[in-house]
Amino acid sequence: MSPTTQSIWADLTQIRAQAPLVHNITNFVVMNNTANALLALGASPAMVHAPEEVEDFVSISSSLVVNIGTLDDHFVTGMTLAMRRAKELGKPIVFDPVGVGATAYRNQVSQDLLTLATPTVIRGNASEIMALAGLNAQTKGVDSLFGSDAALDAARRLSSVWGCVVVISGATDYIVLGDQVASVANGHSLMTKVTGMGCTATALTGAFAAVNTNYFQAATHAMAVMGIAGELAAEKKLAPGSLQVNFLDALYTLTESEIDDRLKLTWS
Ligand SMILES: Nc1ncnc2c1ncn2[C@@H]1O[C@H](COP(=O)(O)OP(=O)(O)O)[C@@H](O)[C@H]1O
Ligand SMILES: Cc1ncsc1CCOP(=O)(O)O
Ligand SMILES: [Mg+2]
Repeated sequence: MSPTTQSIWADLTQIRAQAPLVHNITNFVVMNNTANALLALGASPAMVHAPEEVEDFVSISSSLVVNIGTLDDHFVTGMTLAMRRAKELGKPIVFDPVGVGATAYRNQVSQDLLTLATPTVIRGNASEIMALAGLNAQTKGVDSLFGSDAALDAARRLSSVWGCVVVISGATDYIVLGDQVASVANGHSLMTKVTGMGCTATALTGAFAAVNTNYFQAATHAMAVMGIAGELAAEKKLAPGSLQVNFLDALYTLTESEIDDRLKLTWS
């Protein structure tokens, strides 16, 4: 079934009603941003990465978000245990390969994690998706050097190798599963001037995957809400500091008619 305003709204209503617990193992830069975004959306975030407790935490959570932004071996141990337990329990895993392609360590850890427990959804920018697919893509640290269109073939390849949903973010977000592709052309370029917007898209995907087992739809819904809230925030004031705050307010107050008026979604 194709994603629509109605299906986005149905998921958002469920998130607001159920406040699913989203377990995040994420980077130090964005912990606060993504926890606040999940709360504003209506979910219940927890940032938990100690190897001693991640397995217990996965078992009480509705989904797991794994983000390699500020990687070290302690994080990797926690990610490994958490992803393995999530797989055993059949809980959705959303993976953000921040900065993959920049270093051999990030490349190796990403491949190890994918092999250990294939995520339900992978979300990255174009450089990250191309690097993860094994292309020798250039990357500029955590930012992309390519537009999202450039990574479409890589996303198709990743999706077919791992059998999961792959999201490429950018001016247009692409959501790929096998030969299905949705595109969301919402958002605002100012969003690239606030750290953690991609990580936030990944975290929101964790909330949507917690309430919708059609993960292609769930990921598409998350990217649409992300882009529309970004547009609404940018219209209040065109400056990064304000955008960060206004984005949270837009998520919290988002209505069905705002979605309907703004949604730029195609699906094939
Ligand atoms: N040039 C752009 N124009 C409009 N929206 C954008 C643009 N770049 C990013 N966005 C928005 O910001 C979100 C985060 O994407 P992105 O910046 O690609 O992530 P990352 O921070 O991981 O590189 C996207 O899903 C989209 O909503
Ligand atoms: C700046 C930075 N450095 C390591 S992780 C991180 C945050 C990256 O966040 P995003 O990929 O969402 O821009
Ligand atoms: Mg990123």
